[in-house]
Amino acid sequence: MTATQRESAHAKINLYLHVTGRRADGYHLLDSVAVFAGAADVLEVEIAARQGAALDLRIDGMFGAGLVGDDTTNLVVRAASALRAWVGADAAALPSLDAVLHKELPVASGIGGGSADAAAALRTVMRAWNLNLPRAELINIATGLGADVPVCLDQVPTRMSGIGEILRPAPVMPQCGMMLVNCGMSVSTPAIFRARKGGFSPAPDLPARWDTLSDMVATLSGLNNDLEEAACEVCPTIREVLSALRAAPGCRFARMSGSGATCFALFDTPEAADLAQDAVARPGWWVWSGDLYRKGCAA
Ligand SMILES: C[C@](O)(CO)[C@H](O)COP(=O)(O)OP(=O)(O)OC[C@H]1O[C@@H](n2ccc(N)nc2=O)[C@H](O)[C@@H]1O
Ligand SMILES: Nc1ncnc2c1ncn2[C@@H]1O[C@H](COP(=O)(O)OP(=O)(O)OP(=O)(O)O)[C@@H](O)[C@H]1O
Repeated sequence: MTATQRESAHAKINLYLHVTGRRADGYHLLDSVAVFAGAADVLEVEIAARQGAALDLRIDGMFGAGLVGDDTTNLVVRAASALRAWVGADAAALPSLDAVLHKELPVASGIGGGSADAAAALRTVMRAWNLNLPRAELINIATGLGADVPVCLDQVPTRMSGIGEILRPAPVMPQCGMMLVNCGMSVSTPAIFRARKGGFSPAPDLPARWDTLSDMVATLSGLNNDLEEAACEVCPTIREVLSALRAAPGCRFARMSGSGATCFALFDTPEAADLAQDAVARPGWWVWSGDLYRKGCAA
């Protein structure tokens, strides 16, 4: 690897999210279909002329101000550290890396931006250091960084279970457009899991494919995001976002993603989603429209 490596880290959208149980350590067992939107952060990584396997991170972009690059809690830095630990003593001979994160996705917003960054860092750093981790080891390291990191490694529609580490193919996706709206309030994932009331939901049977958006909407209408009610209690503006999306021309379906506050809406086409932007936009709201990220997806 010589030139700058550029990886896009796409927004993860939970089309539904059922909390199916709870582990002894407090983590929740989930069943969800995650898809990826065109909206993305971008991570650039370059090999530096120094050894020691350190990663120096600079951050810019629309949402970069809320994050500090030299913070060892940044998930990009933590991903590189986890790989360095996996290599062990030999890591001292590996080159250090200079990275820039263009942060375009809202932080702590239910679309896994930090998780997508961590997964992008794992992909790029493995290439830079020529590491061939067995898949099970990689999933293990990813899960240690966050429950959403494993699904972000491949960025294809995926059925997630366990706490997020068990990955299977999702139903084949139909053509559609998507809108994402965030009201500008950060929502803490652990706080929403804690605030959740009610029991557990079963994992549904899903078809192998959704040929049309109507097929997909029919399935999704019978399922839930089990974190939506708790998130709306903590951040009532989510209800306003959902109402605005459902009232938008051409909207076929709307729901909150992950632990919130970002909500998504489905449209017949990306163009239909683009056309509805003006009807949804409010001061201070982040609005994105376009297609699903479909790289690597089977037709
Ligand atoms: C809600 C989802 O976005 C759905 O995709 C994810 O499960 C959240 O994944 P994440 O943000 O990567 O979560 P982590 O950083 O691993 O966990 C943050 C906190 O959320 C809670 N948490 C998270 C995932 C999970 N399956 N059960 C949990 O109870 C735990 O309190 C945990 O300490
Ligand atoms: N590179 C990063 N980008 C965003 N957040 C980061 C990053 N590194 C660390 N974090 C921290 O991780 C936390 C979760 O961020 P993230 O944006 O992934 O949340 P989220 O969208 O709610 O994720 P999820 O949908 O997985 O719950 C934030 O509190 C943030 O401070």
